[in-house]
Formats: sequence, structure tokens, C-alpha cells
Amino acid sequence: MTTTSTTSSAVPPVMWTPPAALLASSHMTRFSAFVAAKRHLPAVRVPLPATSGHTDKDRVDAALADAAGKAYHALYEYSTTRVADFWTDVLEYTKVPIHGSAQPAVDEKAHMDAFPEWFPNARVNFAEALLAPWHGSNKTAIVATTETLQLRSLTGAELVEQVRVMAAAMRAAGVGIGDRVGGYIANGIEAIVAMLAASSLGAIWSSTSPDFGVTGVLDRFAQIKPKILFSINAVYYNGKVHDHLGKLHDVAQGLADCVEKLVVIPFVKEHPTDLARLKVTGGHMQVLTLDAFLATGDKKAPLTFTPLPFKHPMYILFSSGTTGKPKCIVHSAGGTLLQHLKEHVIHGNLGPQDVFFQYTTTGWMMWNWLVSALAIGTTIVCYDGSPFKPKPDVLWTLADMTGVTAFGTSAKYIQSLQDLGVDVQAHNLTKLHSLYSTGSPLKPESYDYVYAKIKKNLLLGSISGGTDICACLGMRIEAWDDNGKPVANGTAGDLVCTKVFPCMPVYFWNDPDMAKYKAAYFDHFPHIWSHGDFVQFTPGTAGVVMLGRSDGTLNPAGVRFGSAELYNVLDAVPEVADSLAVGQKVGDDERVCLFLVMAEGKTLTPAIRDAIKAKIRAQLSPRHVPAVIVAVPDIPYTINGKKVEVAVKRIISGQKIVPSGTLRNPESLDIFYKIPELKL
Ligand SMILES: CC(=O)CC(=O)O
Repeated sequence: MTTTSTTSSAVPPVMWTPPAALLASSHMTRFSAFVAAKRHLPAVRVPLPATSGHTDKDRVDAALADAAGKAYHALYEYSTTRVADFWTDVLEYTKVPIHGSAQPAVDEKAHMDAFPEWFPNARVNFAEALLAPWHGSNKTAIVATTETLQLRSLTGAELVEQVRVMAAAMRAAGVGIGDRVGGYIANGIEAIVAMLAASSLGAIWSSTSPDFGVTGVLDRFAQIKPKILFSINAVYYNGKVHDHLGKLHDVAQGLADCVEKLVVIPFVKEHPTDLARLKVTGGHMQVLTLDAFLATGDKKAPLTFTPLPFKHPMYILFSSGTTGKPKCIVHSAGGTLLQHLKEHVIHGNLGPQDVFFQYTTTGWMMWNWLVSALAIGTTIVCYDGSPFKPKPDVLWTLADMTGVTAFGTSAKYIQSLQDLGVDVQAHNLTKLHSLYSTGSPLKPESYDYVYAKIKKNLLLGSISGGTDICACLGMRIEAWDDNGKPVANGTAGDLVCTKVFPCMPVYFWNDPDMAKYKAAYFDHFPHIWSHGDFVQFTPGTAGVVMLGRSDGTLNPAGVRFGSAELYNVLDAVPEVADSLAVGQKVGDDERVCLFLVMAEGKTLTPAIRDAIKAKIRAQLSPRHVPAVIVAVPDIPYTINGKKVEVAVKRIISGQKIVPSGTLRNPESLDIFYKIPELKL
């Protein structure tokens, strides 16, 4: 991805070119050769540099880079026009362990909203695929830690054994195909073991993170009714131990009609796991510690994997709707697996030699993404806690301790590192080859920061996709205008996907006629997946600039643009600590309102207001200049770190909203009801 402003049509600079040896050996090059040979398509073959004598530092020359780029685009064209063939190739190349036949792949001519079935003759078990590289292996499969930086690790063989014991206990508890197993759980080893055990039996896993409040958890889990709920006694966050049993009691009470076993993990050893605090009224819930639960299974039972249709549900994720109840998005085992392996192997070039760290909680789809790397024998690293405690560079210390080769995080984290002036180069990042950023668009200055202050020779991937697809967006994507026509590169439009893809959700929970599903993605353009993002393709590179959510798009006097453009300008204003831009309805038109959290010790003076307007006018256009600029004490965010634009937009347009449990700071919304400058 490249990042430029909507108003710029200049080809952005190349930030990184792979060393010749990497280009020669990469999975992308090997996959292109595989497709070229199998499909008789020489144009997709990425040319091989002469590698003998090359060191890792040697860059490919311009002619070779150009030829490689052309082959890559030919491969992209193939992958997004002949989707059935392409995904069959991915299945074969990444060696997804299926039972049965990979033919047919899919009816690629069917409308997307007819939901054609992928690989109807293949059977798969998600846990079987993730554990395949680890049977009898002494290599480290998982490293997990917290702010204490005490590492816990499991070898592959230990992981398989723990899943066996857990699956036996779940089987004894009556868990079977289609049952839901929930986790209100920290990002540690137990969450992965429970997910894999549930999956081995054909059950569906769904998790939320411990920082969710009671309402947020009940809004989710009361809809899907888990049979077993895994949770913890406490967490470490921001240098302190936080008791979890109080919230857990209220959650358990709210789920007393469905949860049969509440299993509590003593995640923080020095904190009491007092089960008496979890007594609920009504229902038949048994509350027990993890050890007691594990003891209920048949000790000798082998680990078996129930083969299931490719489309069998594996995960339920929740839309981060900021108003109303979250939608329960059901993702298939086969679709998720195939998509993740495409991303990890072909795009990410990960394999058994890699150590992959992703900063995430169990409540974000990046957790699901991280865990899938087990299927290719990659060691994964889990961290639960603040990314800045005990020290602002804690994640880089962890990267050193574990030899991380691919480091995933959020754009906001990178921005905060820069703001805090953390010296990442003091760390030994010799093995690090990739840095992924997501959650929100990565700002142009952050690209410069990463290459200047983290590492020069590094693939920096600003990746985008999300909960709706539990993956990233390497598909047939286009930017469309309101009339359903593709816009020219350099012009902003709605992000659509025009061809079926394997990780489309299989359905929404409690949505028997698919009405909610269709309303979420197919209401905007007939038969075409509308992703809800506002984007612009960059002329000359086919890179994509993410401009914000479509429903948060600004549209004054009929000119549409994304809030991210304003944020990029404001980030360079030292008096401003944070900002939020939304449109306010004024008759048939809309005016842009900009809310600022001022930096410490600064107030919003008329001079600062005028300077900001002048900067926006000069860097973007007069149309981008906000009609209203006011200071607010706080900007609302979701627990996953996304700015909450839509709820604010609704409030300032006169609606009363009920904040969902997804908000990290719901009280920050109150002020937006009573800002005098917004009265019309
Ligand atoms: C890959 C992503 O898009 C992650 C997210 O921001 O939800």
C-alpha cells in the first residue's frame, strides 16, 4: 500500500525494494512460477535475479524490479479474474490439508449474494490444519507473556498434548459439532488451546478480551449462547493487576441460561481465584478452575479431528458497531484457513523459520490471523498488556527476546512510538523482515519514521481488511462512485469487491433469511460486496489509500472526502494531540465539524484555529476546510483503537444514541450533545 493525499496524483516514492536474494527465494516468486507452469501463463512468472554472489543487501536493479512488477500485476489479474483456478492453486501451493476433492472450487459466475459454496467436495478440520506441523515437534510453537515479560512457551508436541487433554474435557462436557465455546479471555496459551480443542470437535470459537465491560460481553455472547465459557482471574495492565472476577460474575449471571461450565484460568498467579465469587442464580452453571475442568476428560482419549465441510463455521466475530447490538459474523473454517495461508505464505513469506508477533487482544480479528500462522510451522508470540508498560519499548524488548521476524501492530502504536521518541534502533532487530500496521490508515510520516528509526531493510505493510472478512483485502477490489461505476485512479470512491472470495462470512448468527447479512454488504450496489471503506487507487502504482469508513465520509457541497485526509494534516500540528472530523447535516447539505483534543498546556485560540484552516486549505483544498472547529476533552475510541466517527455524526445531527459496549470511553460522547457551536 502507498499513501498519498486524494488531491495528489503524483506517483509516490518507492520506500523499499526486496534484496535480490529475497526476490529469488520468496514464496511470491515461487508461487508465480508454479502458476505459470500449471496454467501455461508465462506472463505471471516473476523473473529470477541471478542470485549467485548476491548478498542480502544487494538490491534488484530497476529493470528487474520493473519486470517483476509487471509479472506481479499479471498474477494479480489472473488471481482476480479466474478466481476458481486461482484459489485451487493457493490450496495446492500452501498444502491446506483437505479430505476429499478440491474440485470444483466454486461457481465463479454466480452472484456474490447468491453465496456460492467453496470447495463443496472438500472436508477440512481447522485444528487439524493448525496442528499438522507440530506433532512430535520440539520446536517452540507458542511464546506468551505479559507486562512481566516472563515468557511461557510450548513446544509443538506440548501444544498437541494440551489440545488433546482439553478436547477430552470438552467432549466429556458434551461439546460437539456447532456448539459455541466462548472466551472472555487474555491473549495467552490457554485461549489458543481452547480454540483448537473446540475446533477439533467441530465447535465454534468466539472470544472477547478482558477489557470489555459486562454490557459489551453480554451484547455479544447472549446472542450466540456459548455452552462453555473460558475466562481468567485477573490481568496485568498498565503496571497493575486488575481483578477480573467481579466483571466475570456479572457476565456469568447474564449467561446463566446457556453456559454449562465456566472455566476459570488462574492467569495471574498472585491473584486469588476465588470461585465462590462467581455463584450465579438460575440455570445449571458449574464453575471450576482450568485444572479441575481438564481432569474431567478421559485421560487416554486420543486427539481426533472431525472432518467437516469446507464452509463449516469456525469463528464468530462481532462487528464493532458503535451503536446498537453488534452483528455476529460467522466465518468458515476452510475460507479463513485458505485466506490466511495465502496471506501468511504468499504475501508475508512466512514459514517454519519465522517468529511472528502480532500485538492484539483475543477480541480483534488480528488474533485469529496470528494464530493461523501455526499452520505453516511458524512460532507465534502472544502478549497481553499495555504496549507501553513496563517501558515504552517493551514490545521491542520482547521481539529481541523471542527473535521476532514479522512484527504486527497498529498505526496508532507506530504514531505513539514516534510521539514518545522511543529508540527502537537500540534493539537487535537483525532477523526482523516485515512490519505490519493496521487498525487505521498508516500516516505518510509514519512510513518515513519506520524506515528512518526502526529499520531500513524491512517490508512495511499497511494491511487492511477487517472483521467482516477476518482477513486482508487482496481480492478483486475497486473504487466505485454512487452510480456503481468504477472511478478513475486518483479519484476517491467506495471500496467494493466484485468477485466471490473464500472468506466471505458464511452467515450472520440469528439471521435465517440472510437479511442482516445482505443489508450489511449488498444494499449499496446490487450483487457486489461493499466493504464500507472509502478509498483511492494511486495512479501509476495500483496502491490503495484508505480514506476512512464510508459512513464517516465527509460530503460538504457534494465533494466527498475521507476524514483521514484531515487527520494527516492535523498530525503535523504540534498544538493538537488528537482529532475527529465528521459531517453535520445542514438542510440538504453537510458541513465539516472538526473536534480537537489540544496538546498538554495548549488551548484552542483564534490564531491556532486560523492556522489550522490555512494549513488544510493549502495542503488539501478550500472544500476541506471545516466550518466548525472546537476543542473537546476526549475523542471516543473503540476498544480496538478505532476512532468513533459515526456515533458522533449521529449525535451532532440530532439523534440520541445508545453507545454499544465496544466503546473504550463511552462517556466521551456526552459532550457532543451540548456544544453550542453545533446548534443550527
Ligand atoms: C486487517 C484489518 O483491517 C484489521 C482491522 O483494522 O480491523
